[in-house]
Amino acid sequence: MIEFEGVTKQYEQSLALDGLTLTIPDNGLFVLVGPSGSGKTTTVKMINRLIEPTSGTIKIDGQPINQMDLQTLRLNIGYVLQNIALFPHLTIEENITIQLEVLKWTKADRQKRARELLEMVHLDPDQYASRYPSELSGGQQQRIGIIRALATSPKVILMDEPFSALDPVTRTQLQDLVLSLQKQLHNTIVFVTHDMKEALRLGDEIAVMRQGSIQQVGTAKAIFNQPKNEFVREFFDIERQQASLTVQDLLAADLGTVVNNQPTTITSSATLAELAQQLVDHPDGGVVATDGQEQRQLTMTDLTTLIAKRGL
Ligand SMILES: Nc1ncnc2c1ncn2[C@@H]1O[C@H](COP(=O)(O)OP(=O)(O)OP(=O)(O)O)[C@@H](O)[C@H]1O
Repeated sequence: MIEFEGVTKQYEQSLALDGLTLTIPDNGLFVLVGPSGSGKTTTVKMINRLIEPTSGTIKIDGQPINQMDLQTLRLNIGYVLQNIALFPHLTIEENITIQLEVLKWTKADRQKRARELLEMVHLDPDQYASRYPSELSGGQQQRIGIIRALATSPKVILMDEPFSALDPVTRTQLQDLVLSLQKQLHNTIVFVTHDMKEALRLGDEIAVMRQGSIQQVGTAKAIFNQPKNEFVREFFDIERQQASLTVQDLLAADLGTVVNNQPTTITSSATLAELAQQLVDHPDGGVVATDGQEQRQLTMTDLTTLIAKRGL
């Protein structure tokens, strides 16, 4: 069990955490979700002491972590980041087993463990163990990032926006993988995301954060059905957020193909529902919008890309 008791983090300019009190139970997937700057990364980095609190206490299994040996603490906590940061000059096997080398495992044992871990994420060891990171796709590299964090069988794994740079299909596959690994290994995963759909899909329990404090903690069902306040209700109101997007959002995201001298057929203030209707009416792709500077031809793929990008 990980406990935050009245934890505050004051930076020179901003209060990142404001008296955070939170209990993360063992054996489950605990999601921290909230908008940018709400304090999610600060919270998660305090668990492995990459950031120290200004005040308050953090305990693991009842023991304050600032009294633990730092190396032991970190060896017991896996850490997966958005930018996996695999070492480019080391093979996949060497990347996976780097901590085991620190722990003085023999080469044979390290090789055996690397094979086991690669199989766990459905990558054939004979094919992948000796490759270099640049010879893997983004999704495969992130699988390596995950098993590198699992190598020492830590009880706690921290995952900070691990999939936000991946395309929607790969992202879903890796979410499934994390769910099945957690069920298999019975560890505690603390998962940070700003994407409410990812939070609802993964979290056994979800903590919603805003401006350095917790707004609500509960199961996906409880948060979705009984939001504690207006902020939580709006944050999870996917339909309304989709409805508030316009063609201008699509143009601002640089979607569509630049065209010249074509009649503009949709205004930039049109909703995505209006755009979808026009796309259906003009299957030849004749929907053109302008932001006042350049013209862009829009397709259904542009529309779905925007929705996926916003995590809606
Ligand atoms: N090293 C730092 N120095 C000063 N302020 C910081 C520092 N790190 C974070 N902050 C501030 O603390 C607040 C919380 O940041 P944090 O990175 O924890 O938020 P977050 O919810 O993880 O955001 P994001 O989803 O954008 O990563 C923000 O206002 C941020 O600007």
